[in-house]
Amino acid sequence: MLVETQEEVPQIREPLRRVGITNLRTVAKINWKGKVYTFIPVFEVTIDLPAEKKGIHMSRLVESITEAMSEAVEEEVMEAHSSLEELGRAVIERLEGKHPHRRAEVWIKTHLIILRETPASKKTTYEPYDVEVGVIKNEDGSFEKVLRVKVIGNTVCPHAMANNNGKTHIQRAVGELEVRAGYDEEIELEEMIDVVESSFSHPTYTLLKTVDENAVVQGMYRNPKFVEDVAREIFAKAKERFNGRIHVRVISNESIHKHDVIAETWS
Ligand SMILES: Nc1nc2c(ncn2[C@@H]2O[C@H](COP(=O)(O)OP(=O)(O)OP(=O)(O)O)[C@@H](O)[C@H]2O)c(=O)[nH]1
Ligand SMILES: [Fe+2]
Repeated sequence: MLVETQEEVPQIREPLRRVGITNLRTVAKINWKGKVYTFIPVFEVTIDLPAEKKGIHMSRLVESITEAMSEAVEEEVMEAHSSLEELGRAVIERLEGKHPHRRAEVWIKTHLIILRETPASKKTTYEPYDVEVGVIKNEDGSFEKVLRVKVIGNTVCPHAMANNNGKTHIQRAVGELEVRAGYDEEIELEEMIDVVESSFSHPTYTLLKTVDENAVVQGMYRNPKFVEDVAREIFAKAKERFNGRIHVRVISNESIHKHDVIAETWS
């Protein structure tokens, strides 16, 4: 007979807001706009724990993930979840019947590989973006979601350019955009990526033939930006397009310092 230690009363009766599993890697299939993609996401799943319970039944959170996965793998894959947030919600719905809780969160971190064209030779290039989707079931039973994208672009410094006859320092920069909204809001990770990528001096590419490299260099010199300019542009575009709480953070890996510069804002 197994002892259910988790059901005992703990010495310190403190409720805990988030208890669960994190850094869990697995495989997921998503039917994204009619095409099935296989992801290797990292999951974090948490529930709240009342003061009078010693622990949660951890394995039930893992079962909720594996069963939500099998929904997609066993049945016709086209029935796979049509978005990461839908997969997150399916995990919470599985958890409903498995483990009592009042509040639950599922966070899915993965990479999106988007097919792009190089700027001049128009060759196909596969561009990686870090994305994270959080699905939160609140105590009142309402669902909200948090979508995050991280994009690598570049910045050309307008200040050095103005003071050195057009010569300047150039660096890679990382733009992060987070939108926090009601679960049913239509928000596409791809569109969030485009908002960030179009706000740098120029996008970066995995594949660049010489003609493409020339196009990137000329394009970015035409578009010098401070880290502040990039953050403002992402924020303005995101406020216009997405109905949710916006958080923007841009870090430029300065080529003239041993440190980086940052610009951040939120609604
Ligand atoms: N609450 C809690 N569980 C832990 C901790 N460390 C390990 N465990 C987990 O304890 C789990 C086993 O307990 P349960 O999940 O309740 O498994 P079970 O009782 O066989 O399954 P159920 O019948 O569904 O409760 C393992 O999956 C361990 O990962 C911890 O610090 N806190
Ligand atoms: Fe248990």
